[in-house]
Amino acid sequence: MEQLDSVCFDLWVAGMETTSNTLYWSLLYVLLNPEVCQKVYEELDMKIGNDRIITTSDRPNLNYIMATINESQRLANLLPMNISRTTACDMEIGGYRIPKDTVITPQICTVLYDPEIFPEPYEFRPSRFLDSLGNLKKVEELVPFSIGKRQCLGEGLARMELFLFFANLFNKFDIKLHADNLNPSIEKECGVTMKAENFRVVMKERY
Ligand code: HEM
Repeated sequence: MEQLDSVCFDLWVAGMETTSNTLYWSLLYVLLNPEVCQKVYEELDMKIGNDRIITTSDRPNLNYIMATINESQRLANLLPMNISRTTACDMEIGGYRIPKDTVITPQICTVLYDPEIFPEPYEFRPSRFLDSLGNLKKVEELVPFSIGKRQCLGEGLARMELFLFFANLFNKFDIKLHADNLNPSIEKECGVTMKAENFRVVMKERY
């Protein structure tokens, strides 16, 4: 019972703040980029066209939205300091000798913000995840969930949640920044995950 309790707690902690903060960032980035916002609504109008609930079966038809979520995850860089590891034996990587028992903290942002992979990395540009026909590109370097044996256990769930919340939120509501904060900050508050500062929005039902 104690173990079950710990597992539930771990999943709650690892899965709640991460997903909700990413959603918050995606909303902020989209609202600060009106041309992206317009394309999100255009895709919804063209591919959905009413206020029905969007489900995972709509995912293959909503490439621009998927690209926008990918770009939000890339730019938000939610867990800049990944979980630390210890080397199990002496090793050499890229000419550097690393002794056994060295604590290593991989930084995901070195990949997510690499200008050779993602040109102008600090720009919010969902189109970098689309090919010339508007199909979603598989970009291996998009690694917000890390990689390897201990990569995020909740990736599938998180990706599903992000898609469902994002797509349904924008489909149901016309969302705008509130007049009180037309230019909200994109500064990051550093905690376990990177948090956006609070901002207000106005939401109107679309249908
Ligand atoms: C946008 C949402 C999320 C992001 C960006 C994220 C990211 C990460 C990252 C970077 C790691 C560390 C991987 C490593 O050590 O190399 C991790 C681990 C983990 N995540 Fe997530 N995560 C998210 C959502 C979730 C959800 C929804 C759950 C479960 C309900 C979850 C459960 C876990 C668990 C259990 C681990 C530890 C895995 C292990 O050590 O074997 N995460 N996550």
